[in-house]
Amino acid sequence: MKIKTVRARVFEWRGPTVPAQANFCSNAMDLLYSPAETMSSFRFHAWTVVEIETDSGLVGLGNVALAPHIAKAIIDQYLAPLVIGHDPWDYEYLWQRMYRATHAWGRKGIAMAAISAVDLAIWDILGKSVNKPVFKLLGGRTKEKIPCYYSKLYRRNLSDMQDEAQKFLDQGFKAFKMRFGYGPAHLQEGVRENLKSVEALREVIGYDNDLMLECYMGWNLEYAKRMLPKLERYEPRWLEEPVIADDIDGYAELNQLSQIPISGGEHEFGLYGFKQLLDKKAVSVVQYDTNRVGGITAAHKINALCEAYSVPVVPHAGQMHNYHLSMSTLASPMSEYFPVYDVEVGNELFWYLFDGEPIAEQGFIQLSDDVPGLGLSIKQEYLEHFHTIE
Ligand SMILES: O=C(O)[C@H](O)[C@H](O)[C@@H](O)CO
Ligand SMILES: [Mg+2]
Repeated sequence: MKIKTVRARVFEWRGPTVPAQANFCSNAMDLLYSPAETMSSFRFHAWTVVEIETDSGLVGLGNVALAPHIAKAIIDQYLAPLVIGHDPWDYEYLWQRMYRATHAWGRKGIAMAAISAVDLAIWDILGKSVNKPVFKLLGGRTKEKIPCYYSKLYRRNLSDMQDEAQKFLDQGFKAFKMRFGYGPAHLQEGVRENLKSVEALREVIGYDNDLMLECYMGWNLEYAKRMLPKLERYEPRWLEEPVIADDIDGYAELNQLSQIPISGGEHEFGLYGFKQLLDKKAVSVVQYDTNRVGGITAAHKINALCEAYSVPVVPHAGQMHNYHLSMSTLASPMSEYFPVYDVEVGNELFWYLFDGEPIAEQGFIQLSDDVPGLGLSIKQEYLEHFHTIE
């Protein structure tokens, strides 16, 4: 079997969206405080889908959400010529070919995200070619079903946040991730507001359910050090990405500082990136995303690394590509779950792009033993809402 064509298309959402709100989620732009800018950097309403076709007629599907237009250009100009004509079963060789050929300017960020999309499509082909789901090629089923945590709860009116939590508590979720809306630029008033949202959610979900706290890199080290002792009494399961992804020593310092586990890795790339995080004990929970980190070829290796370091993997994003990785390793106790929702941040777009994404039931995700490959196809229902760039 040989790869015949690689097609990368950008799907830009032109359908209805939920308007941006200030203080919705802290993020790295907050330190340059200007409300219009900070929220504009936080919406991503396009996605690149890669379809790889083989000479045997199989089509594999991959996707990348980070900077999708640039990812497409990298795939078209650099990656496609490196894989066309090759056997997809030589996936490690092909991965190294893409990684090493782009190394001078790639390694991390969008180049690795583009490699991830191609790698995902290759693994989809592998599964389809032997009529097995991808997780069966990685180690198979390690759990009956995957526990998942409800991930939304962006900062807004506290009683709306409470209603949202209650609704999904009633649906059987046992773990919830909320977003802080405030950071250093919002001074002491922002500290109070942040604590209020944690308190409001604990009121609803109690202390027998898990609460995860997301900063999305919107704090700095000094602010995080101030917040950690105040958060301890709320018993968070973890504090996520308190500082920018490059401040690995900052993560390590925070992770030693309190009982609260620090999580990260959503903006880290490749095997070496995670080795560094683990060597420095910078994170107690690893959150790579398979469509950023280097695809399944890289994520599978990182799972093994995390197993050896006894650090749990809870991948970023409740998307199918990550579920296959969580299902196939004991290193991953749980997955993230983005609920089906109107297009807001952009995280929701995959629900409009793909058929086959599993819907959580009673806080669990199930993968079928009988659906080959990754189990996704392009959804027809919403295509008219997308502007497509070939
Ligand atoms: O962990 C997450 O789910 C991410 O950080 C989200 O993708 C981002 O939207 C922040 O809420
Ligand atoms: Mg996150």
